[in-house]
Amino acid sequence: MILCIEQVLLSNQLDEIHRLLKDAEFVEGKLTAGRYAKTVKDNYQLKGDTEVARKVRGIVHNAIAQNPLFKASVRPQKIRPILFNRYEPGMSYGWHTDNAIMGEGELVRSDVSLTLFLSEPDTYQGGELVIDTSLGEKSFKLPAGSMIVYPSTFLHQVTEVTEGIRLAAVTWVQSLVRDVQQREILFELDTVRKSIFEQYGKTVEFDLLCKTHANLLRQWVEL
Ligand SMILES: O=C(O)CCC(=O)C(=O)O
Ligand SMILES: [Fe+2]
Repeated sequence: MILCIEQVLLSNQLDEIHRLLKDAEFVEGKLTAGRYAKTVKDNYQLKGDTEVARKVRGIVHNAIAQNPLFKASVRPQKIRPILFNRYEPGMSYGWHTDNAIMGEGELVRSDVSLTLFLSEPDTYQGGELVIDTSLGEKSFKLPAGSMIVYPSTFLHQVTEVTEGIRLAAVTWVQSLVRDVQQREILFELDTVRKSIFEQYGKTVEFDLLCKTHANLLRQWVEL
């Protein structure tokens, strides 16, 4: 299940983030890549241990964590600290898979990867996120403030930026439900029951759907 979620950040939050990132210190992106991904990762990453970094991480983390569509589709258990990528002309991130296990102290299994686009698509050339899905390669370049959420199991790349600057926030999530198909079933049941409730109220059918949803969640959840 690949999901594009619009307007995760509002324009005033985007303005604030761009203001904070304008003079912030960026370091080599290779510092946070796995052994093999390092060889194809060519971008900059916001230096993590500064006041500015903590502030922008907070804004983006809260916006993602509170997004209703993200919560319903991903069922987040742990969210890794947000990273901020900057690609300048000539930079790209070649084909790679994200590490399965992340973190030092508290380990996180990456079930879901996400990119929250921070630059408007017409301000840079190239810089598409390309995902090698079971239906072939799919390319994504979303409006600033929109986010793509995809299973971490896919190979993916960011194509070379040839003009302008591509800023994006990325992170990884361990889900309460490890299996992507189970997550999709729960998400769709939840969507249907919400719509039934809105149209018909708390009917017998709605109660049965709630029961099925809760019982499947009980079977599949990992705490
Ligand atoms: O910048 C992006 O859209 C994705 C970056 C990426 O794949 C990664 O940081 O692992
Ligand atoms: Fe990646």
